Amino acid sequence: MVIHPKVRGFICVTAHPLGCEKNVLEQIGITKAKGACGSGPKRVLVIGASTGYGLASRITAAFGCGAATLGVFFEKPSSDSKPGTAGWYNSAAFDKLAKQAGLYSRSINGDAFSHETRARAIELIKNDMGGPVDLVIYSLASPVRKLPDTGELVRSTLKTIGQPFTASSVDTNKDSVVQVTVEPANEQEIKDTIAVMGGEDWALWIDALSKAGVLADNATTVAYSYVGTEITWPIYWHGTIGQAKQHLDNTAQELNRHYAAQHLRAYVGVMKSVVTQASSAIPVIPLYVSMVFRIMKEKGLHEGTIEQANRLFHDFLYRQDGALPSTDEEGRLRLDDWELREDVQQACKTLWPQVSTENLWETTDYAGYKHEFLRLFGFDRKDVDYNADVNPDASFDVVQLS
Ligand SMILES: NC(=O)c1ccc[n+]([C@@H]2O[C@H](COP(=O)([O-])OP(=O)(O)OC[C@H]3O[C@@H](n4cnc5c(N)ncnc54)[C@H](O)[C@@H]3O)[C@@H](O)[C@H]2O)c1
Repeated sequence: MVIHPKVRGFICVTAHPLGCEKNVLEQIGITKAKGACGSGPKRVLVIGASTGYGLASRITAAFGCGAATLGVFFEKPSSDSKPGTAGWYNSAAFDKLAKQAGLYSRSINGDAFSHETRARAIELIKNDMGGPVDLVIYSLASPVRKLPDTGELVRSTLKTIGQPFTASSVDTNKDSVVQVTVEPANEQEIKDTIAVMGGEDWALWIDALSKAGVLADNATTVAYSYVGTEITWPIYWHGTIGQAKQHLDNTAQELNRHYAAQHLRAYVGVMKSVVTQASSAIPVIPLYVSMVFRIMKEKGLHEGTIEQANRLFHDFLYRQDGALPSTDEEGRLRLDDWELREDVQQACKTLWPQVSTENLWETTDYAGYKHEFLRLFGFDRKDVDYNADVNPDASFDVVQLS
């Protein structure tokens, strides 16, 4: 099959197996160059392990700390007519490369919100992994959740709360700056977004792992969050998704209280803005990312998911000096510290009102944004011949759930 990008709105519906493998190899290279982390985790469960922050965390745990990893994700293999998803190819590549390096790697492709997936993960940890997990990374980004007890489908929305909000955004199909208005959510939409992207499912995972005796004493768990800046607050932190992320903050505190006797450390990791499948779907964010990338690159502060994951492990969770990580007053790990630096944000605020369709490519790193977007799907790499025939079938050691 010859595979080219087919972009539809904010998603690319094709992915390239070789390009995805090279992306994973590149992330492994960056991780190895950082050297080993302090006394890192031994057995790691990553929920949402196939793309974005979850994949970077899995790579860092395995190739930076030598940890055994169990990855959970929801991806599609190829069919006769269609290539698989990027997350499928990333996971196939990770599994192959981890096993080649002598690292334990198992994966589950299924709905992480379901009790069945939790039960299979527990079974694998109990019977196959060789001991309880000492790190659980929660990195799901999903627009929908099937409630595990009732089967009800609940959808999250990206809306404001209270007032409509109009702001500049980029139409990535037309490469033009447009004004978008985001409407306020009703009470049900707020509640549903919290149910999908809040901390309830994270807590269900921790409860199930603990009850099954597969969560180590002194374990750490991190769920990823985003706070962002005043520019994006009306749509993000002060909107429906922000409510869900605040629920995640409360969940971390509850988990710390509830599992104090087992010395669990539950953190919310507030990460920086990066290009992922999830962030491309949020109005305003792609334009903000294009702008902040340019400023952070100019200041030598640029990071992608893999640099953030490495910094999380090296400078926060598993420091060489063995010290506990520094947190903000709410106990969160602030990996967005460089992005929120006063000089970076001041430059953003000055630039933001000036960006237009005419100057988009000059004033921002929109080219970098577009490049990274295509890279998510294994495209736009100089070392891949996209006109060559490639085998779309990447089978690997994965537990396939319905
Ligand atoms: N992208 C950003 O700029 C950014 C910034 C800060 C924090 N975060 C947070 O990081 C977390 C991960 O986001 P991302 O941007 O890496 O997203 P992503 O889209 O790259 O990854 C989402 C992951 O979740 C998995 N997934 C989705 N639904 C699932 C389901 N039902 N069952 C099993 N797996 C499922 C996918 O397979 C994938 O592995 C989110 O909590 C997000 O809010 C993202």
